[in-house]
Amino acid sequence: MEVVIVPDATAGGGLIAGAIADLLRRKPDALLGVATGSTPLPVYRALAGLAGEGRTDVSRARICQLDEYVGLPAGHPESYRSVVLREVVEPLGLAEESFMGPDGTAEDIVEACAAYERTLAEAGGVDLQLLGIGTDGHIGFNEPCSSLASRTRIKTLTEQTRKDNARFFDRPEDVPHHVITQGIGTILEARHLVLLATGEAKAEAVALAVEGPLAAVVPASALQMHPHATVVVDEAAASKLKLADYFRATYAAKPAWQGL
Ligand SMILES: N[C@@H]1[C@@H](O)[C@H](O)[C@@H](COP(=O)(O)O)O[C@@H]1O
Repeated sequence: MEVVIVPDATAGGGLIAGAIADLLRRKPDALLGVATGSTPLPVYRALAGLAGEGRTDVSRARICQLDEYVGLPAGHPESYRSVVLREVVEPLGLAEESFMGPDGTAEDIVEACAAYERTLAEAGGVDLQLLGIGTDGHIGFNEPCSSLASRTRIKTLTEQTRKDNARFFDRPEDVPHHVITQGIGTILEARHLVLLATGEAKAEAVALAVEGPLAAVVPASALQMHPHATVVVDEAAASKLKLADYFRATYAAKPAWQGL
């Protein structure tokens, strides 16, 4: 696992957008797994900026969703489908056909989960999966004690996650209890995992994920199992890392050709 400490969220967004642009140069139709929440927004802004300046060609990129609320009506502005279309697909000028996600409105949720696994496999797998981290260490919506081998399935949110996400809804009680999420086993199949965490509120979860033992109680610690995982953190999110100086020195000495 590589840990890169950046001064702030904007720098993190720029760094990751640059890595996505590098990937698209090598593989123009790469499948990019995107995350929701506030943290990845600087990545999407920076990538749209690079595309707007003609510094990267995103026209053949494909986008896929990590997770989704269950039971929100189709087209609800806070369904993750709506969020990804609004924050990623439209700003990049992509067509809705280049986007794939699980169906949180399906009557048969079990089949919707299996169908999404098939969709990802038929698309050739995820090339780069962007991840955020919950304050409880979740990735996607894999809450603590999710199986490290889990596949796409329905999960129940913790009260902490519902509270954290209440800011997106009119009333706290509107936050759904159930979600569909790529499993940890599914996420680990992406060829490159890039987790971005910013702000003091994520410092504890980041320290446990990066330096704690591999444990289902900290789902993000599963990144320790991945051969190509990059954790990008700002100074505040890095503040509880014991090995911060080592991570800084390693990145400072990294040959530029290696990229992320
Ligand atoms: N399912 C999403 C996660 O993918 C995201 O990482 C997390 C953190 O969100 P934020 O970046 O807003 O803190 O929120 C939600 O729970």
